[in-house]
Amino acid sequence: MAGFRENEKQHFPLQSIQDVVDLFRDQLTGSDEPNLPLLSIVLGAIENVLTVNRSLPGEIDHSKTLEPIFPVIELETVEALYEKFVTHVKRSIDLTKFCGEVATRELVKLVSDVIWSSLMRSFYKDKAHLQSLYSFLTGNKLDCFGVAFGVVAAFQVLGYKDVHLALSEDHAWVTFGQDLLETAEVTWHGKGNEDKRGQPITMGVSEKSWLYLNDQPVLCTRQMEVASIVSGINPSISATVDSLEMGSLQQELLWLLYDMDHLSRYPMALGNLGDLEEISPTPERPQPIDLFNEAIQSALEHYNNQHVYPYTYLGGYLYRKGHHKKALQAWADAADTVRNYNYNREDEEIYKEFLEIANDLIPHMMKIVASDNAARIHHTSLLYDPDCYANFLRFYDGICEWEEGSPTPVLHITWAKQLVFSLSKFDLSVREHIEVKGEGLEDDSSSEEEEMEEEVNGRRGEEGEDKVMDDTEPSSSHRPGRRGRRPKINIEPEG
Ligand SMILES: CC1(C)CN=C(N2CCN(c3ncnc4sc(C(F)(F)C(F)(F)F)cc34)CC2)S1
Repeated sequence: MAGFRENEKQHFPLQSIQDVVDLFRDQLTGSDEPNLPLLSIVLGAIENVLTVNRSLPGEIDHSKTLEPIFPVIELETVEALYEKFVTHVKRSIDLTKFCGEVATRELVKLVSDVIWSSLMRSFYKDKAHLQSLYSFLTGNKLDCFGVAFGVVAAFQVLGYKDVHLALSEDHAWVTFGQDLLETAEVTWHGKGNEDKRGQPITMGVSEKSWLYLNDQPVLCTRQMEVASIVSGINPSISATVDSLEMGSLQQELLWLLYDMDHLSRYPMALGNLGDLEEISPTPERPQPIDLFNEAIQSALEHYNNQHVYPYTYLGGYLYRKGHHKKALQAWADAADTVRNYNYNREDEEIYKEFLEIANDLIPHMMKIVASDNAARIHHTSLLYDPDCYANFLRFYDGICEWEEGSPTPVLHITWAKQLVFSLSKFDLSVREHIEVKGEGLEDDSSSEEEEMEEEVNGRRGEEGEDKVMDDTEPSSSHRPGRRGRRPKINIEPEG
């Protein structure tokens, strides 16, 4: 059984971050493809020592001795796991029935079944450190990303060059076939959703759905698949403690991939790197703000600006730094992106993101600026700034349009309460400086008003005079937004 190539073996044993970076650089340089199973096993083995089996009883408390505890990763360990993966894949797939150069849907489903059927019957799917082939080979556990990556790694072992990882902001699947035009589900998503493994991602499903990014997913090359496992490194030892060694390994590997231009079409990896640079800045490297803006530029240039996370990475960073006005602008830009989508039950992750921004971060920010008396007296705070008011309204307008036409409601009473709380903090003067322009509609707008009249009366009829929407669940009588065209509102400060 062909084990590792000579140029792979020479790096072992791995005893430092630099050794791992050298192995990855070697793997990413030259004409050969990077060995996906090898690299995933290496990262998983290191992560296991530095985060999972960290606090063994009786172990020296290295935080006291400040002595680094980078593990020694022996070639034998990694090679044995690699052979196990290769043997398992090759034994389970009889390729004589698949003679084509490229994969077929039947083969993709078969390989997905091989990974799937090897998983432990039941385990906590959301646990940390289940993303690597090390976890798969030593514990038969994988998270949903790990299954998709495992399928792609298995196809590399089988000699296929056309099967690649496709990534949205909360789901992963594969592309395959002659021009990478075929797609297939290979893993599950979320809780309580039947897996759709083997099925293509069709326009019917992916159109206006955030989970599939309106058909603008990140389509990985082999090098970007390496970037996805580096980005997927999880340095957390516990809810409050991170492994510094694991974090700096991730940071160094992301800079290696950045320098080799393998992150330019991967906004989330650029965002991850920005977060790591905020925690511990690397001298002579771009600032976090630059990386977040590169992620936004990447989404604008390559993904028709359909990605939301680049704006929430930036907004979160600006908020943490106290740049409240710019944070509001980034969040309004995020809402401008989500307005293209219809919210459905599998989009919970982005719902939670906007829920936290609207009902936690913005109200907290309003409290801080409202208590800043100096800024109040000099009218310099955002509460007097029409730009901020315009961005605030744009943020909420984006969320309202997101809800319109959606099968699942977004807003409920908490949203309304927090909106009123935040809105009331703005000074009355800001309203004199903004212009809410409705663009004319092609169809006869008077019917639009009549329809609006009906709708409002209709609702009142249904829910009683001005009844507050019920507190617990989004109101059941809530009907998806009007299907008719809506006035395009440009909210711009005057002048
Ligand atoms: C602004 C934020 C709330 C901060 N972290 C965010 N992350 C952390 C990193 N992250 C990611 N970072 C790199 N690559 C990927 S691929 C992926 C996924 F497609 F959803 C998968 F594979 F199903 F898990 C997720 C994800 C997901 C989004 S968004």
